[in-house]
Amino acid sequence: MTTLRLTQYAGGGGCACKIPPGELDDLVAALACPLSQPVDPAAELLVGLEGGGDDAAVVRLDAERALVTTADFFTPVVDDPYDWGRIAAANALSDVYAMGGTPWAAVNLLAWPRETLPMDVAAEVLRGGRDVAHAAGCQVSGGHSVTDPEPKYGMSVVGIVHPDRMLRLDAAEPGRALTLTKPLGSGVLNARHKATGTVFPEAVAAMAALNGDASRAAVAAGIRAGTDVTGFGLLGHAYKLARASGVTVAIDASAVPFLADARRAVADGFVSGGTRRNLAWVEPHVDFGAAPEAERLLLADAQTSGGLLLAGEVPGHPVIGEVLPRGAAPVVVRA
Ligand SMILES: Nc1ncnc2c1ncn2[C@@H]1O[C@H](COP(=O)(O)OP(=O)(O)OP(=O)(O)O)[C@@H](O)[C@H]1O
Ligand SMILES: [Mg+2]
Repeated sequence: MTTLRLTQYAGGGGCACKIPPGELDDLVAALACPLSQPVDPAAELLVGLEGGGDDAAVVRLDAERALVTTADFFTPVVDDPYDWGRIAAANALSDVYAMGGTPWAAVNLLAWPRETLPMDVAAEVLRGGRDVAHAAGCQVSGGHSVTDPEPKYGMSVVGIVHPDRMLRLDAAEPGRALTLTKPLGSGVLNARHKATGTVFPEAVAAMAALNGDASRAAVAAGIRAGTDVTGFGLLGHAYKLARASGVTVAIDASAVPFLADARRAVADGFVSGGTRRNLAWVEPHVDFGAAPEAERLLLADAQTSGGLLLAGEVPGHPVIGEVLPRGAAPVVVRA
């Protein structure tokens, strides 16, 4: 089982296989339903697709509780099936945390090439997902499985959030510090892993880590705006936050934490197509100053199961910039 290279069964890997941000914007814009026109008056939509959507949809249950719903699945990001399962589950649960919510129950989403990959490898993937969901206090109550030439795994997750204590994309206020709760670089290290088989344990640990503690700390600190940094990279998600909130997000490049070996991976050319598409999409909205190409690519690197980007300070996590009134560019990178 350990000699199987799961990443070789997929074109892209992890969150780098997402549909590019500009194309996704266009796709979902047509679906958006104004919050003022609920499909059912009983189901008050607090967060939907308006303005390009948020990390998850939120529907009110009552004055103190709202339902958070999200789904995420992707191709193998690492060769080890148990680790892939853990990473995919942490990533799926993350969108509930990115709304300030608590995951409640999840169902598995599995696509498997049963002709070419043994089912006991799939069982390892699911075991990894279950273990991480249980660590989050979340039930895995079922799922859905289909055959597919490319393996894919993830979860649909339901969570609960207090309607007045959400972490929204459109609530960032000027004057707030900007915090990032996981180091960047998983995209370039995953690209190197896919190409060479080299395992980066620090990257695996970061991707499999839950964003639960950071989310609870942020909500407790009074923070009400944030998102998770995934396939569109730090710059892409910072731009979405700036766009939705009508602010400028300033990033101090020297304060941004990186996984060990990430800079070397970029220098050695391990950059995914997703990262290059991210940079091309976000470039017109970013004032890069004198930042060199390698720095731009690192800041746009397509993350898998990245950390939370929060408009406010969270003890124990680095401040990487600040929220400013909207200036000439929605995102500014400072040296
Ligand atoms: N096929 C789709 N139909 C309807 N809405 C979609 C579809 N795909 C994406 N969306 C919506 O588009 C918005 C952005 O999606 P995206 O997947 O980038 O967010 P995300 O779930 O936070 O990403 P990540 O899981 O990488 O953190 C979300 O509001 C999401 O619900
Ligand atoms: Mg998200």
